[in-house]
Amino acid sequence: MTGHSKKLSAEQIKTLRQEQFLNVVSLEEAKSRIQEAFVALSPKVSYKPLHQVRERVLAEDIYSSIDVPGFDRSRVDGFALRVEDIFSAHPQNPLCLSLLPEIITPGKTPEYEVTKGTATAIATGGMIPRGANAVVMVEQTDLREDPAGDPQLLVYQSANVGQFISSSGSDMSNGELILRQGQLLTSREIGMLAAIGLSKVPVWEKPVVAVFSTGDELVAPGNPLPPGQIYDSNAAILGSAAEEAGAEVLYLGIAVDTREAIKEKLNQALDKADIVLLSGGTSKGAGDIAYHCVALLKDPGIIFHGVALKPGKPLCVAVSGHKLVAILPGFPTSAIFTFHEFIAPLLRRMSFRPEDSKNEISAKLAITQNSDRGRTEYVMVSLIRNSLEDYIAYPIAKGSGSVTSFSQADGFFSIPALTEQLTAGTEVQVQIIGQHLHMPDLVIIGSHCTGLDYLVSQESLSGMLVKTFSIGSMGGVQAAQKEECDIAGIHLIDPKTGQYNTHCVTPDLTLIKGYGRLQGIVFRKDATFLKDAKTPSEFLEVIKTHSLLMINRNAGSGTRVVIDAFLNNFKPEGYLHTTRSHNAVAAAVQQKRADWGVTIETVAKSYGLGFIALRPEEYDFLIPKSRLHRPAVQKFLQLLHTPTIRSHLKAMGFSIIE
Ligand SMILES: Nc1nc2c(c(=O)[nH]1)N[C@H]1C(S)=C(S)[C@@H](COP(=O)(O)OP(=O)(O)OC[C@H]3O[C@@H](n4cnc5c(N)ncnc54)[C@H](O)[C@@H]3O)O[C@H]1N2
Ligand code: MOO
Repeated sequence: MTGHSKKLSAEQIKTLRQEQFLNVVSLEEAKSRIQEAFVALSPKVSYKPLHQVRERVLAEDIYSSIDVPGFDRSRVDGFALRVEDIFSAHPQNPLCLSLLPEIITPGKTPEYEVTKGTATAIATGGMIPRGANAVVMVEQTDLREDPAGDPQLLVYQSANVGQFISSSGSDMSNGELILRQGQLLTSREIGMLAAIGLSKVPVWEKPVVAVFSTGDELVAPGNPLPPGQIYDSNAAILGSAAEEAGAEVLYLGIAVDTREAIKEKLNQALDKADIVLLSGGTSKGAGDIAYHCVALLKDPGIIFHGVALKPGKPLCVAVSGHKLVAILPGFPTSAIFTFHEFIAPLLRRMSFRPEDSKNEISAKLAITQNSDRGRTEYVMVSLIRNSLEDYIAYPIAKGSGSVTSFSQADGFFSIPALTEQLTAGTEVQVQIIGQHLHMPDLVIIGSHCTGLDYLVSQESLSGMLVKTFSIGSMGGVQAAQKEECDIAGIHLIDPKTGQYNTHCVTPDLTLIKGYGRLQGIVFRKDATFLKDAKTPSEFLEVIKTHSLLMINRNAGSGTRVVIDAFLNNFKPEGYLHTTRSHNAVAAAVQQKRADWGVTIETVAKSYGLGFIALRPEEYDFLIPKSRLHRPAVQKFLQLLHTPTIRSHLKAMGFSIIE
């Protein structure tokens, strides 16, 4: 990386000069401009075959043009007769009727009228013959022959008029309104439409949405992933979300970052779709070409570019004739958040689906949250309940670049543009994402561990909904003290006694022993200088002499305590660069972004890294006594002590204290 011989070209320097967002609009202004454009996007009615209308919205009221059933019919297998002929029938006094010479099966028109003293055999669904006013079940009758050999019916029970007869039009009658326009068609409604004989159904045409992603770094899922590339997750999430909002989606793949490629896809999309959604390349930086291509659209072209909100600032929306084009930010959370704020309501209106209900709840902020001045910030949160049943909102601090911060959030709250900080404990209004809030059976807060991940997957298999927050051991201890979690996974050494975790126990908290794991230094096996060091102190010498770059862990994590003890006040290069998980440390070293770091042995192995043990440590579970009795906690403890699970943990490289 040193001694650069290459220089940036004049062209590269030109693209580096970033254009600024000149006219950033407010959220309300952006929405109202889209609303105006919506008028141009007029929905159409089409008549679709019955088997193609599920999940579509009915465009007209539907009246029945026939009676259903269209004739009086029998609800049972038995005999059609006149109640007046069997008034006094009972088991000790069966009455005798003569049988008419036909059997009425469904689809057959009766030939004989039922007159005084007669009856006709009839099957379920058969048409009631003229003259009959009831049906008796075959079980209440018997057959015998009269002296002349003709069949006679013995009836053992009297009947009421209309017994076992479905009368014509009793289900749906001619002229009756059976379904209203706007109805979302499911199998139930489709059954009704079939029953009145409709083969073509008037439904609203689904708005057609074309989706594509832009970026040289993108690879479609299913293909190998070269270094520095990422999988295209935006197209899948945006396409599925558009389908959920009622659209028909055309997936157009990935366009590389050239004007030609993006223009070609854009034209293809405009040709076939009502709405075009592309993502990436909108923030006006080097390589952000999508915006330049959309800027060429006319009639009227871009209606805004830049909204004062986070995530989502670079959102760009254009209208071209009757089509709408939106460039959503490349960051997955920004893309899906802006989709839900701006595009989903539009699609729902265009496909006549109900608005998403605005389900809000009050929650207390778990940790202090800082915010940039100048734009409204939406913070994704995961919700839990403390022992007082108050909702507690834990911000998902993974940023807009993550896929999971939106996908795993229960909801979000907003921080006004002029507020720079909300302190822990502040009451916030959380808007719930989706229709329902699913509260977990088990909440685990604390230090990240792959052994814990395995235990959680086993708990989930048993049908429990588990939420985990990896915020470090100290965060776990605090959450357990505040009774905001069921279990805190911790590995904290008491500097006074050298013992693990026992100093965190209070009268309200119980400590359950977990397993042992080995913390150590990781490095690439082929790294010059490092590969010959065999002990921590030899390793420290090498770091000092060759100024090798480290990757550190976040303050508050148990691993950071181990690192600081190892370094003993020495601050090597990279000390300020922290990351939040064992895997992130291993990945940084493997990818040569750092030369060494500290992580657990199991992770070092899975990344194929060299490892020098620093210290065995104990990873245990701190549990508020008030929560110990909960079924999900009991289940967790049972799993922890199950022999097969313990063997699996051992095979993963953890030591089990028997
Ligand atoms: N100097 C500035 N830099 C940035 C600004 C700014 O105002 N000044 N805005 C930031 C904000 S806010 C956002 S949001 C991002 C969005 O930028 P773009 O829309 O131009 O997106 P890209 O640069 O193309 O990509 C950003 C990021 O997302 C990844 N990405 C892109 N497409 C996909 C996809 N289909 N699936 C998964 N991930 C995707 C891409 O690799 C980048 O990591 O800009 C900030 N920068
Ligand atoms: O607005 Mo960007 O969308 O902050 O992440």
